[in-house]
Amino acid sequence: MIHIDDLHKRFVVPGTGALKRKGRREVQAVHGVNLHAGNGRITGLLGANGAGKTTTLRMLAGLFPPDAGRISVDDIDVLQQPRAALARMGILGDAHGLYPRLTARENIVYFGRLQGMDEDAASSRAESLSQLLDMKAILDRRADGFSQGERMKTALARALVHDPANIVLDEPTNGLDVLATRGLREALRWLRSPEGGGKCIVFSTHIMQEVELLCDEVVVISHGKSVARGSVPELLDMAGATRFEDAFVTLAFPAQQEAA
Ligand SMILES: Nc1ncnc2c1ncn2[C@@H]1O[C@H](COP(=O)(O)OP(=O)(O)OP(=O)(O)O)[C@@H](O)[C@H]1O
Repeated sequence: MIHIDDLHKRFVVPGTGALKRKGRREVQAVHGVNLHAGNGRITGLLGANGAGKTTTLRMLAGLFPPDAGRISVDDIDVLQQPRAALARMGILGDAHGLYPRLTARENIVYFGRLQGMDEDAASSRAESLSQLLDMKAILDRRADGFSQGERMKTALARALVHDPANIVLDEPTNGLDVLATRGLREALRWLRSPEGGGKCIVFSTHIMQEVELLCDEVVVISHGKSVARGSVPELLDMAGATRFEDAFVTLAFPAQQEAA
């Protein structure tokens, strides 16, 4: 269960000159994001390029603190107890950062050891994850030279090695072909199901189809702010649209819609 309340983050982009003041700019990346993601549900954070999705998920992952707002994971405050909150999450970020000299299996087991698992438990988990993610063929290959899809699977298996109750993915289908995308979707559906552990899954995307095919609940984010939430049918209703793409544009960019 993940709760994000009224999150804000501003970046200062330094300018030029000795004091870096010339052309210094402030970017309000996130200003008012709310997201409540339940267990056994897939919640999508849907927004256009630059909407603030990655910034929101990076704060959820404890990579930097928000200027204001609150984030909790299973009622554990990410700011106050970052280690305890992180232990309850499996995070697939935008950079997969595998160790190229290690095999996929070694990458997964090593991460399990860092999470406090013993060698046997981490190894048997690597085996079962390799079945779930259909990665038997690459399990004992060095990560050096992996394709985008192979890197994603290995990074996802690594993120899931400690069997976290919450799974957070930043644009997970980026660069994946149709089969890899379908495989990932199936894995996420299984992880959401009671047999798969009834996980709380949050993923960001700008792809309408992903949301329509996967999400129980969608949070639409626009210019750093969450502007609508609901299931796909609820959002269609809210926007008075029959196509989800139209609903998204109406909800995320109302001024543009009026002008059209
Ligand atoms: N470290 C940073 N310094 C300055 N500006 C930043 C930084 N990180 C993000 N931003 C800005 O914050 C805004 C939101 O960026 P973010 O990466 O969160 O959007 P996004 O929704 O993930 O976009 P995309 O789908 O294109 O990845 C953008 O205007 C971006 O340029």
